[in-house]
Amino acid sequence: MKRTIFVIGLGLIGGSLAKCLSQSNKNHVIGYDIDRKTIEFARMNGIIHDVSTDIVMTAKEADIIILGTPITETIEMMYTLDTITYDHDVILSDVSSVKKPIIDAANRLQNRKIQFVGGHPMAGSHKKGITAAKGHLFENAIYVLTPSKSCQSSPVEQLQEVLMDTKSNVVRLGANEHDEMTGVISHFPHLIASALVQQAKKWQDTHEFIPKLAAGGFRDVTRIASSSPELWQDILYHNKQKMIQLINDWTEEMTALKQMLHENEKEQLTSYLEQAKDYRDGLGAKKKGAIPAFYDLYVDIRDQTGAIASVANLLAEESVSITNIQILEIREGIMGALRLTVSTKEEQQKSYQVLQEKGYDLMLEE
Ligand SMILES: NC(=O)C1=CN([C@@H]2O[C@H](COP(=O)(O)OP(=O)(O)OC[C@H]3O[C@@H](n4cnc5c(N)ncnc54)[C@H](O)[C@@H]3O)[C@@H](O)[C@H]2O)C=CC1
Ligand SMILES: O=C(O)C(=O)Cc1ccc(O)cc1
Repeated sequence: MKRTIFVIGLGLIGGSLAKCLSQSNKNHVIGYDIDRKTIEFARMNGIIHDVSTDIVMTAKEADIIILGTPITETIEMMYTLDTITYDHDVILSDVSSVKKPIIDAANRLQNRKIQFVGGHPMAGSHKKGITAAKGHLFENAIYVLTPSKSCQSSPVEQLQEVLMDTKSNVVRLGANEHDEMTGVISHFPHLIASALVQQAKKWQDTHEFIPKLAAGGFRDVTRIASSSPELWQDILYHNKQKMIQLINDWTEEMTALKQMLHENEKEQLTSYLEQAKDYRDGLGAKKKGAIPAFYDLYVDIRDQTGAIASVANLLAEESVSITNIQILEIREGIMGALRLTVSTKEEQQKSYQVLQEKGYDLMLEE
């Protein structure tokens, strides 16, 4: 017997999960989204097996319901699903980036048939919507599970079994601990990235050349500022206590740095930068986590018509899928450099080999 999995909210994350789970013949995946175009896209592209026309009826049929909606809508949906009379136990899960408000809501659910296991796949992108969904999005990523207070162990194990198809690494965490850690490594960096962009934007009023000077470093640390503002407002709002605490810590850190500069504490500053470098280097090779796996390859090319197309064609012939391509403007006019991003180490190595054989000057980033 197939398990019926009902995915509500078929955007980047819900769509990616549905796409992955519908590929297994153990699952029958039914989808629902508030947006008609999203449902139509999911149906047309085989991301789901069936469309739900009635949330209550489909929820009653489901063995597992996964909420792929923004956090505020997820909490509302949990209360709606709580009012349904189920004739069998149902596992309810979500994908929200913040877990404490979700688990607080889950602990308030009255329905004894619902077994709530919070979920958070630590992979994503700055894109949104079903058109960006990928069946392999969660491969090698951490997938956090946060069971509610009354949840038994068997539903957690069942969900874990279902998630095996995603090829993610499932870990169990408490909601508070999860929010503290994701606050530090995901949510707060997002605030800082946006603040850095805002700072550059203000300086542009008096220094119009700023965007042209914004080279690799600035682009690297601010990439996530291009994510969906609605999604991130929702995440930051739901983790606001931790954000306020981290802003306070950050302010202290900046004050200490200001002091070092004022007092010309060269050694202290070098040691501060060294410690940061050691820790960053120690994070190791690019494992998939909150930061998705990106493998970069730098290709030196002279500024000439068709140069990008030639490189792209060579890689296309080898079935390498380029996830991002960037011209490094710092070198404009002297020597062009392309930064190509692929999503696997194998593709990175294949690209290196193919382009090297054609005489390109290359550099790999580990
Ligand atoms: N974007 C990312 O990189 C990651 C996001 N998440 C979490 O995943 C959840 C969804 O985020 P994304 O997929 O990025 O957003 P998205 O904007 O791509 O998708 C959200 C989907 O939910 C639908 N929706 C909204 N309200 C609804 C409702 N009341 N009923 C049914 N459908 C509704 C929207 O139409 C949309 O298709 C959020 O809770 C977020 O915290 C988790 C990991 C990574
Ligand atoms: O794009 C990135 O680097 C991310 O950090 C993606 C991401 C966004 C939200 C999450 O809850 C988890 C991962």
